[in-house]
Amino acid sequence: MNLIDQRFAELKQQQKTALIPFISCGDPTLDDTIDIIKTLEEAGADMVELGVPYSDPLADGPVIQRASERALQHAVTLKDCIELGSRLRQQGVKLPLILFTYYNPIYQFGLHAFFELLKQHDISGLIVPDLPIEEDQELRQLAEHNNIHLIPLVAPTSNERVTRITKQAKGFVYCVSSLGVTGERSDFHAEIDQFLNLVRSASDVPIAIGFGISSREQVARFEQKCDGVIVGSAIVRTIESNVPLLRDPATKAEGLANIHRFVAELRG
Ligand SMILES: O=P(O)(O)OC[C@@H](O)[C@@H](O)c1c[nH]c2ccccc12
Repeated sequence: MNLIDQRFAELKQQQKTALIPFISCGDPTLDDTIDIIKTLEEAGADMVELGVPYSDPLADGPVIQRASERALQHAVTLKDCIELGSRLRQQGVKLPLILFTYYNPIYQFGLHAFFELLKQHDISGLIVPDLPIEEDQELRQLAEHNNIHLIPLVAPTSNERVTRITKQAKGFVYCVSSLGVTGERSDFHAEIDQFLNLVRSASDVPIAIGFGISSREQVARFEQKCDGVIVGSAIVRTIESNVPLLRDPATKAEGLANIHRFVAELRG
């Protein structure tokens, strides 16, 4: 069984919603990423999106772009990000791991080699935000063949495509709360609740919401309606403000404790 399904099944029994942080791998260094993910797990995260830093990230807001830039200063590669999987397992991290990458790095790497590596390093899920359903057949087939869940994104503007996208979903459906780029915000799409109802009725797998969620109140609002809540920029910004502490061995523990506090608060 795929670890993502297993975790959602456990959470359902406990009547809990998954908290799914997104982080940029290698921000500020790959070693820090390992310590940060251990911290996320301890603070109550249920799975994690491993963002692959990319130089041309169309849908990323400023916070995630800056994180990518910090990581790319020491040339973090797609391979480094995937290999984090085994390094995390060696450290005892049990969280299901979801790789988040734009399509071009996968294409450059070669699809078959890419899936081999994902399997080798215990990655359970994959999100490719710039690959539309009309063009994802090859990737989808390889993912299914390797028991890696290709998690689709649906937006309030997907309209008649919602059913088609949702029907094919594996792992969970990623519902985008609002339009534009990632980043914290105070308002969501006006018809967000109707949209979530629509996805819920069309979906056989859990549904999760992300984009702009940054506070305990917002997480709580969506816990009522969704099986998972994704938080990216708010956590990445917390990491950013602790970079000076993380960089100094004497204060690293304090930086990690600050990240722990924020994530535990989101978990509630
Ligand atoms: O940062 P936010 O607003 O919390 O949104 C989630 C998010 O960071 C992550 O899932 C993500 C990062 N880049 C993206 C691009 C498209 C869709 C989603 C994403």
